[in-house]
Amino acid sequence: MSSEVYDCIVIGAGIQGSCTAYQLAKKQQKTLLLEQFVLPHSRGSSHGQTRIIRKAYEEYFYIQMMQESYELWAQLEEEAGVELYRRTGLLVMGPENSEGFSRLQATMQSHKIPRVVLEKQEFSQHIPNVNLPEGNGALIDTLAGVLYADRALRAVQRIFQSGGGVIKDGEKVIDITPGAVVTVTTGSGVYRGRNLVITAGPWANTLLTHTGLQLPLKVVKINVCYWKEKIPGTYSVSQRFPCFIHMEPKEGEYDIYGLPSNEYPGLMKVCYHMGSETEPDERDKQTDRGDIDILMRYVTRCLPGLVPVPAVVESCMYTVTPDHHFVLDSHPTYGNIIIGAGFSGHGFKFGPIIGKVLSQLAMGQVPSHDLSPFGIKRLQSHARSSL
Ligand SMILES: Cc1cc2nc3c(=O)[nH]c(=O)nc-3n(C[C@H](O)[C@H](O)[C@H](O)COP(=O)(O)OP(=O)(O)OC[C@H]3O[C@@H](n4cnc5c(N)ncnc54)[C@H](O)[C@@H]3O)c2cc1C
Ligand SMILES: O=C(O)[C@@H]1CCCC=N1
Repeated sequence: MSSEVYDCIVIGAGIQGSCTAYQLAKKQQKTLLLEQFVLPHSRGSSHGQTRIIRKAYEEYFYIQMMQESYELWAQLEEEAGVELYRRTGLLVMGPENSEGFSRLQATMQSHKIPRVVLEKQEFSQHIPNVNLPEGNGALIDTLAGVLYADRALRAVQRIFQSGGGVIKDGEKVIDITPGAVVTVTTGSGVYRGRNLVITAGPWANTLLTHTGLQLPLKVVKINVCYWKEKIPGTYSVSQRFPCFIHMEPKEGEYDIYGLPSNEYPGLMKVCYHMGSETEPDERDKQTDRGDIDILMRYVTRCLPGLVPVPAVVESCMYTVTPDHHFVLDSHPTYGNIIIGAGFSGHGFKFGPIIGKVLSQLAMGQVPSHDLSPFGIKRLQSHARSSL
């Protein structure tokens, strides 16, 4: 064991751990970022070329965090000298009388989030090649767009390292011994830190076992589907086609979302916002295609310019909490262990602000955002938590 004691050790170099490590290094904290796989990898939740960024949320606390997150993404772009965000706008559709769509509209209106409400008669003129189902409304979050995810992850890690941070990849953490100085054992070394941040994505509970805590997290495999345009370019970013979210297009089903064709020319990404439960180490043993069936019916109905069979299917994972809100909190027993988990399939856009608040918690500072919606205590009543 080295005699070196880090100010902070961060476990997990996905977007949340990488952004946290970056923020810590920026504040002169001697920081070690540990990652089980050799970087870059496609085994967690942060890989892939694109993610949606938006302020269109039903809950004001997310909108507040996004106000700062947009600023931090812009700073990061500047520091990295690469484009990370492309504004496309986000089309939000949903049953007019549904609770979710009504709440989203009301929140955006009362907080004056830049948006355009599309009336039915003008919908197809603004958004050609999309069939808006009867009884559905539509609006555009005008500042929303695409984040270049892989590029962003690489950029944050690079800046962290150039600011003195240390990344050790290909080092799986196999043990954690809590204490005033936390000891972290990997397959090839033993490290010590005054603080520890666990941002292990789908493996959060595996690591938390070593601290006597289990959270009610469900890990699901997402089939990331790309669909061929019948006429290339119909839904492309260069034709100014927006990202979209269709809230609960069928009662009892989850949202469907899409991004304009861009990363794979001629192919548009359209996904179902839920998947089937999986073990993170055996992701590809999960072969359920129920979500793809739902998507095929949706594409046939609403996106007539796409061939209704996916041309490419990639894999990713969500780590879902019962209320779909994040976990951003200190460990209930060990105050110097900080947890960022359960990003429930919508955490990427918040990466920079999550990095900031987790770094504040790790440094014993008062976080600059109200983290009460993200506390561990709220999960106490759920069967899978052992608190
Ligand atoms: C298909 C898909 C589409 C999405 N779309 C959007 C979107 O449009 N907009 C949006 O904002 N969000 C979106 N998300 C969600 C977002 O990507 C995730 O919330 C985010 O990437 C989670 O990051 P993370 O750092 O928590 O997890 P991860 O990226 O999984 O990182 C955790 C890391 O911890 C490492 N690790 C685990 N255990 C150990 C160990 N024992 N030792 C060392 N390292 C370990 C893992 O290998 C991994 O690299 C999407 C997610 C998916 C899957
Ligand atoms: O977070 C996002 O914006 C996307 C789209 C909606 C569902 C999940 N991820």
